[in-house]
Amino acid sequence: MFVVTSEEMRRLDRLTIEDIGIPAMVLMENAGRAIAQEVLRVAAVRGGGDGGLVSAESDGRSQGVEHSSNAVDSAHRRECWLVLAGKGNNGGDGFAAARHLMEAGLAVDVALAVPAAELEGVAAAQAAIAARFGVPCLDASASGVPLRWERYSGIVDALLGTGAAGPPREPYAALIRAANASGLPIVAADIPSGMDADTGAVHAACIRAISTVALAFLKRGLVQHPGAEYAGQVTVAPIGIPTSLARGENVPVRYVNAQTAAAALGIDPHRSRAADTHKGTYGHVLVAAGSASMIGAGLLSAGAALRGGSGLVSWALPASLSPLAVNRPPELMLAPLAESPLPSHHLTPDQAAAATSPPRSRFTAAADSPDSRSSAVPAGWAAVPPQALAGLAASRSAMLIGPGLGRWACDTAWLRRVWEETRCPLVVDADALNMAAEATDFSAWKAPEGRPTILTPHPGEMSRLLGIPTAQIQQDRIGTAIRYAKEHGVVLVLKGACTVTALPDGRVYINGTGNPGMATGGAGDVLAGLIVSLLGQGLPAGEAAALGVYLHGAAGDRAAQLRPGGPASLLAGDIIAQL
Ligand SMILES: NC(=O)C1=CN([C@@H]2O[C@H](COP(=O)(O)OP(=O)(O)OC[C@H]3O[C@@H](n4cnc5c(N)ncnc54)[C@H](OP(=O)(O)O)[C@@H]3O)[C@@H](O)[C@H]2O)[C@H](O)CC1
Ligand SMILES: [K+]
Repeated sequence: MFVVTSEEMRRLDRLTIEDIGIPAMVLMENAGRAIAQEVLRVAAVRGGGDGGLVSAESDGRSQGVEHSSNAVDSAHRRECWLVLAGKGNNGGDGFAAARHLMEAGLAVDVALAVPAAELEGVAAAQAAIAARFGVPCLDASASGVPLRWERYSGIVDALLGTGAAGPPREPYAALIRAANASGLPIVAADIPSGMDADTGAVHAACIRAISTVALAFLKRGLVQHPGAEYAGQVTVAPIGIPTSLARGENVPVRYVNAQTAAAALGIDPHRSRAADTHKGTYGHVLVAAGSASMIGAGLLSAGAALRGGSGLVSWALPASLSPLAVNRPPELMLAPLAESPLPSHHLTPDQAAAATSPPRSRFTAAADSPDSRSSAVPAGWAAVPPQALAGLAASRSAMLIGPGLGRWACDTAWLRRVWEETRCPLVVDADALNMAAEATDFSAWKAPEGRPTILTPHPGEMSRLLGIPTAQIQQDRIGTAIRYAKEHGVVLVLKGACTVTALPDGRVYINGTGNPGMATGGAGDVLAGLIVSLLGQGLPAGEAAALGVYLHGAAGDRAAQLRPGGPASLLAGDIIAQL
């Protein structure tokens, strides 16, 4: 399923009308019908399944202003909807929806935010048709028009769509505030008015819908927070614009959920297996994770890699920490790495000198293991030569580095050698990302030619990588991820609600699975383990990352449903159990 910007939508709209020859009126007619159908669905749910239809005797007309007849009052006691219409084509959709609702037997009023004379083109044509059908149209262009909100059963928001720019002006803003305050269910046409269609940012006045009918394609703002929350339940209505057009125009962003995963990713999300295969078919991955105080991170990521379907999983760990891995699953192999008594044998002389002084730190990160930065005698990861780890990875199908690794003096230089010498596909997560973030020259680090590399930061780690505040990243997650992936030639998985997976070639997958219960320690380790498993099974890096994110969210959703305590009681281990 494609996800478009306003600009892309306008282009597809124009191509459909001008090149394919479907008139704009037809598109708007289809839009209006789809919106009306959603209203009928909402009314049916609220009204206990009768579709919210008024009696056959009713003429379905209403007038939600000060005057009304007894007959109309009785209709109001059933379903009576108010359509808020703006000046543009979003408003035109509203007029078409109002007519279809009246045809279905509901009582309907349209409140128009501009004087009717200001309507143009197809919107004006739809308004004229609605008027001939007898749809009452109230002039709400002056602030303070006394709309009697209590008379209505629900509201259609057709004020602003993809043509909106900046915060809603008056009287739009007042209508939005009053609609929200009414407590009535709101069905939004295309996007909630007041939401930025491209980023999902919301203005002070923004419709809070229970559902949104996205016309033709999802808009980016509908799959980014906070817009996704304001939109409520989103359905995509085909209105005549062919999907192939989006493909032909190389729309880069796709939405991945249970319905769309196979088509969006171009692979079987169930990972069906051919009968004549063996464990060698499914890769041998290396997981470099865990330290004395965070041994669980290693267990979780390696455990997820096993459930992800890898033929073999080896857990690389400093040899002195091996006893801590005694409770690992029996299927998990251990790859103990010898620790060197020489602290800086792997470093250049400059780096070795720096090892005795504290590292530059813009942002703090955990340093609570025996291999911590302050320890005089190196042990744990600090004493493992990076080239030994890279050498071990050479015979593996993919490596994950980072979960629970801890921090130590000169760890950034340590990671740089791992980064530059690891030839197999690489997943970089957690502490390894924080090490990279402290490099002043990270973009100059040279990965072996053609190595697929996946970075999996949460917004805090992304903030450290970019040196900008987390809030700025959250304001445009898709744009941030696209830019980073292109600039650094990596697959970037920006975690969070609606996780964004951006590929260096510009393609993007937005994830539609998962729940807030997954915001729990260790869930990221599970994701990283799952992604490296899929990468090691030979999937292209972008698809491995996006499928991992999708499967991780789907497992989290199943786990949350099974927990008697619901999502809040979810543990990372519960996610592995559902993989
Ligand atoms: N997807 C499709 O192919 C179809 C989409 N349809 C619907 O059309 C809208 C987009 O329609 P458009 O006319 O481009 O835009 P809007 O309806 O959003 O309205 C834009 C006008 O509103 C005014 N405006 C802009 N920003 C603001 C604001 N912040 N506050 C108040 N008013 C604003 C502006 O007019 P001005 O002259 O006042 O500046 C704009 O002209 C799309 O979302 C779908 O719902 C069609 O159904 C056809 C197919
Ligand atoms: K709208």
